[in-house]
This record gives sequence, structure tokens and C-alpha cells, in this order.
Amino acid sequence: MVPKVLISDELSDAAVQIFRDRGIEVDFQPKLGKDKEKLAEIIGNYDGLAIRSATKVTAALLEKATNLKVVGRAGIGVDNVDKEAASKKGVIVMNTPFGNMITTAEHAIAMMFAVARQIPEASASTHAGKWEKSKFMGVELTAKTLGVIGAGNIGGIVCDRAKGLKMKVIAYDPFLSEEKAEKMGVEKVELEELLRRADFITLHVPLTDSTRNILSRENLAKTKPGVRIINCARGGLVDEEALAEMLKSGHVAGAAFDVFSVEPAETNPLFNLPNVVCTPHLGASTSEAQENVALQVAEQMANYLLDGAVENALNMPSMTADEARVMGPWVKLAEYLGAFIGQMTDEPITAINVTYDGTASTMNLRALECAVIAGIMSRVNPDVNMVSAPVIAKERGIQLSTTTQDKSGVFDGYIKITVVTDKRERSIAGTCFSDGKPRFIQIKGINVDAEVGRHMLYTTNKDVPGIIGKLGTLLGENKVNLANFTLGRAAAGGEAIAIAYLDEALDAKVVSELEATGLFQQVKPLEFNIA
Ligand SMILES: NC(=O)C1=CN([C@@H]2O[C@H](COP(=O)(O)OP(=O)(O)OC[C@H]3O[C@@H](n4cnc5c(N)ncnc54)[C@H](O)[C@@H]3O)[C@@H](O)[C@H]2O)C=CC1
Ligand SMILES: O=C(O)C(=O)COP(=O)(O)O
Repeated sequence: MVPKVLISDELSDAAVQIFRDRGIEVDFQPKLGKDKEKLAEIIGNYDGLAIRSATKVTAALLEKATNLKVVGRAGIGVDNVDKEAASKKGVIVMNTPFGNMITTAEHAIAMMFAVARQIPEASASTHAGKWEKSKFMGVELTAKTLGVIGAGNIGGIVCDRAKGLKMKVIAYDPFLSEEKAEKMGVEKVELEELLRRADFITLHVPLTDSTRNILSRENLAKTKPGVRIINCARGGLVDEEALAEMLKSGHVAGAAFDVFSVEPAETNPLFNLPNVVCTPHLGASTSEAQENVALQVAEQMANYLLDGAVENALNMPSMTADEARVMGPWVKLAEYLGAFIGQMTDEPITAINVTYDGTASTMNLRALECAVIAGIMSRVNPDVNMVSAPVIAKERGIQLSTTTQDKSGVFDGYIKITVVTDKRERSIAGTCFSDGKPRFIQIKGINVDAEVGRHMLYTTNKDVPGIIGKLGTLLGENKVNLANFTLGRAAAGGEAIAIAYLDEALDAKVVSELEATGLFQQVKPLEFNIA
């Protein structure tokens, strides 16, 4: 089936072209992001949704997005996407972290100049024929201290440009190392010190629980008198009411805001105050940046929908198309191993350990781990996938651990998973042969060579003559056709396991009859989702 993508915000035509060139059906409805009812009505038809900041991907919208696999944000900030809800629904959320960073940094610098020299007001006054030369006395940037809150990609470029302007740059970013700060030629400081020393403050942090209201009334009061504040990051980082009051009192000399706590901003405490420069979220609005993010998001979404490659996802480990191809059988194996043990385990799982041996240990382990968890969780929730499974496991407080080791046996590599419950530990191992077919190679420590079948019956018994005959007879009496059969045992007379491959799912009645014979310790019908 040809995947379908909806573009619900203003995106460069380049994105539409890429989707078409890649053989993806695309609907370009750039106004839809502002019409949430209409969007909710049709979202169920799409595998992918490409957005900017106008579309709000809420839990309610995701509920309706029954086919959605990926949300692609043509830009950086994803605070308009409920990532937790998306993860739970198994929807990948990806952004384009670099495509508009230069453009946004340049906008911040432009805003700093604009507020230092009151350019918008001076321009409006000149257009009005007033020639108010003495009214617009500005300040120089040279030798002033710029306080950068958040020195990541955009903040880093702002630091670099500001140094070019001969400013003294200080940065507050708890994740910025001293070495990196030194390399960037900036002084790393705490927030309090930044507030106290900066002549200009510019914000470049994402909007998160830790950054919301970072320039609160209390923090604004700690700033240097005459400070000018620039926000080209996100509305909600600054207390706009408090800032408006401080602008009026003269403590803050000016502000330049591109983003607002409510957008589109029709009213705002900062509007119509002298020396407040406002732009309507234009940070990323250059033709270059829009071309970059549109191309990138379309390529990333197409790669995922067509080849399973994952790039710049916020809720899934990265995987190249080549990796996805090479690892395909191993990802399947990981999922089948998880599904086997998940179906065997009725009591709550407290911990999962995954051992990667030989070739398996050289692969993208995060992706394999997600597949293992998805397999295990699929018994509880059939809609679970590699994106949602780790979230569900975390919610349930399941401890995850991994072990890697060099090739230790006859196989070039294998994956072994052990799950721990309050009552017991269970383990299973499997490998992929060169035919690309996943095989179970060890169950409960007993060696087997078992392919994966859609409908399987797993039994354990004491290794004594006649039991397998009885199993066959009972299945035959119930008109259950056997497609194949595999046995394994620890030692003669010890524990033995049998795996029967059936043509259809086993009736609960047959399971009860098998249990009633008293010959088996365990009788478990197993179902596998084989594409
Ligand atoms: N106005 C616009 O049109 C645009 C706005 N943006 C906004 O700019 C933000 C920053 O973008 P990037 O630099 O690309 O992100 P980034 O992830 O490269 O940098 C963010 C930095 O903030 C730091 N940080 C996180 N929590 C912090 C905290 N509590 N205190 C101080 N620093 C903290 C991080 O360590 C990181 O270095 C985006 O999240 C987005 O909201 C991005 C593009 C365009
Ligand atoms: O990339 C970002 O984070 C932005 O804020 C840009 O927003 P936009 O795509 O212009 O609506």
C-alpha cells in the first residue's frame, strides 16, 4: 500500500515534490493546522503528518490518528506535539534540528540590533514624515555583556555572532561543559550571575517543565537596570505581565519578542509599549531555512515510511536504511523472542535482561531492545510497537539491563532474553541464520532448533516414552492438523519440551484436555504476528 502523508502547515513546495518523487501520496492542506475539528476528521486516513508550529498534535488528535506512524516537524521545537501520547500510540515524532538554526540565530541578532537602536519605531516615525532625530537615542553593542540562556545549536551560533560584534558573552546552560564553553569563547555562569551582569539577555532554550517561566517576575527583578531582553525561542519562557510592568517602570529598557505565550498573539501585555519590538514567530522564516526544513522532513519521513530508517526522532533510537535492512531479521527475532516469553509469562514482569552475543552485540542495541520490549508487551497490548513499548515498560516500572559479549558458542551471534517475575526467571535465546530466518535456539536452557510459526503449541513434560504419541493422538482427535514438530530435552529422563506447528489457533477446549491428561507441566498455545 502506498503510504499517505498530510501536510497541515505552510511548508515549502519542496516537501510535496520529495514525497511525490519517493512514491508517497501527499495532501497539501496548509491551512488545516488551524482547523482542529477538520484535521481530526481526516487524520485517520494518513500514515504521516508533516507540520510546523501551527498544528497542535494533541492526545485527542492522536486518538483519531488510527493509521499514523510518523509526525515530522519541519523545524526544531516540538512543544506543539504531545510526545508522550504519540509514544504511547507508537507514533514516531521527528524534527529537523539543524535546518533553521542559522536563520533563527540571525533573527535574534537582528532583534538585538532593532531593540538597541529602536529601529522599528524610528522607521514608523520616519515613514510618518516626523523626522524625530533626537527621540531615538540608542546604545552600542560593542563591549556590552550578552547573557545567553541556552547555549545549544541556536544559542551557540548567537554566541559566535555576538563575539564577532565584540560583545562579552556569558552563557547559562546546565548541560554546557566548561571545555565546550572555553572552545566557544564564552564564560559559563549560573543564572543568578547572568541576570545580574547582562546588558542584553537572549533566550535559546526549548519550552520544558524546567524552562517554563525561567524569566519569572522574581528573576526579572534580579536583572541589571537598563537590560534589554530578546526572546526568539518560545512563549512561556518569560512572565510577559511582569516584563510589561518593568518596561513601564524603566527597569527594563527594551524587549524584542518573536514568540508569545499565546499564538497567534492578537493581544499581549507587551503590545504597544515603547521600545518593544515584536515579530509574528518569524525566527525560522527565511527562504533558505524553509527550503532546508521542508526537504529534510520529507526525506526523513519518506525514509521511515518506505525503508524503516529512523533519523532525528525524539522517541526512537536512530537507524539508517542500511542498518534497517541488515538488522531487519534481527529486529524480527528480538520481537519474536519477546513475544514468546511474554506469552509464557502470566505474572507481572519486574525486570528484563537482554544478552547480545557475537554479531548481535555489534548492532544497534537500542533498536533491538525496543523490539524485545515490543514483543513482550504485545501480549498485554496488541497495538504496541517499538516506539510505544519502552514507554509502557517504564510506566510499569520494569527494570531493563543489557549484557554484550563476544561470540561464545557455535552461532556467530545470538540474542538471549531473561525476564524476572516475583515467582521465577524465564529465558529464551534465538539467532538468525544466513537465510535471514529467525530461529529459537534455547528455551529454559534446553537446546532446540525451532522456526517461528504463526500458530504454535509449546508443552513441557518429563522425558518418558509415550507422551508425544498421546499429544499427537489428542490433537488428531480434535481435528487439529500438525504442520511440523520439534523436540528438545535437557537430558534423557529429564525435562523435555515440544513445539507443535499448527495450521490454526488452538481452541481453549483442546488446551484444557491436554492439561487434564496430567502429562504436561505446561501447555501454552503461542501466536506470532508473522507478516
Ligand atoms: N522563533 C523561532 O522561529 C524558532 C524558535 N526555536 C526555539 O529555539 C529553541 C532552541 O533551539 P536549539 O538551539 O536548536 O535547541 P538545542 O537543543 O540545540 O539547545 C537548547 C539548549 O538549551 C539548554 N537547556 C535545556 N534546559 C535548560 C535549562 N533549564 N536552562 C538553561 N539551558 C537549558 C540545553 O542544554 C541546550 O544546550 C527550540 O527549542 C525552539 O523552541 C527554534 C527554531 C525557530
Ligand atoms: O523550528 C522551530 O522551533 C520554530 O519555532 C519555527 O516555527 P515555524 O516552523 O516557523 O512555525
